[in-house]
Amino acid sequence: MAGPVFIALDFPGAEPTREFLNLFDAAKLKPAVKIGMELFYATGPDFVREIKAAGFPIFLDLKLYDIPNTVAKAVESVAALGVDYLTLHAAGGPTMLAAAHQSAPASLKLLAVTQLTSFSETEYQLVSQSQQTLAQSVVHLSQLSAQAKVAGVICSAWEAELINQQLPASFLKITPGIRLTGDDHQDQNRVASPNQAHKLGSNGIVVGRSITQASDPVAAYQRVVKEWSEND
Ligand SMILES: O=C(O)c1cc(=O)[nH]c(=O)n1[C@@H]1O[C@H](COP(=O)(O)O)[C@@H](O)[C@H]1O
Repeated sequence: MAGPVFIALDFPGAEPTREFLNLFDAAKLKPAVKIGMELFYATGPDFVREIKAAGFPIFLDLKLYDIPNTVAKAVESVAALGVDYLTLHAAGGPTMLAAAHQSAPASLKLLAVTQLTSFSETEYQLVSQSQQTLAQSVVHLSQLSAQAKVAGVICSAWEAELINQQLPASFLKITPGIRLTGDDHQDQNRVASPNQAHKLGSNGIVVGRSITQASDPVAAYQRVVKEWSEND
């Protein structure tokens, strides 16, 4: 069954976010939402509580990356907000991932970012100077994340199938870089449509600008959900 469609609330502050979410209230919809760095740094924890109290499932995308003790304590602080998902970087390593897992209550799913969907193979090689391909790195980081018992990873849809060959399908593969047919890729490189992501084995998708910048965001969201779930 198709998992959640998270709308990335990449807005500069509380007011445009409330206006956007009011459109969904008017349509009696409570989509899962992602609060990332732009909105969180502008509004802070109280706004996360406000959105949570309004009934939206929340994915807090803070991409934690620090020493294990600091990340473990940050996870405790985030857990107190009652959010449902939280990101951290898989590159923080097994000790950091395990420390985060130990601090997280069962209600908080940790998602480890593997290689950003904005990365191309060329840019990945420039940064890593690795013998591995980008896809191999994503699979490797997914294996480390699974060993540390985090709930899943953030990857592009194009790696989801490879991860499923190595790990149980229940290990979450949440995929940004989603574009509806005809939309610009903008700064994303490894993009897929909602339908492709589903066929490739993603357990959930993250969609920002294809919905937030659409002339009718509710209709765009409904189109994404339809494409994402039509092979169920
Ligand atoms: O962790 C993320 O959510 C994330 C990881 C990644 O590899 N790529 C990626 O695009 N994202 C986020 O997913 C959203 C994608 O937004 P759009 O490109 O506008 O759909 C943004 O909020 C990004 O911060």
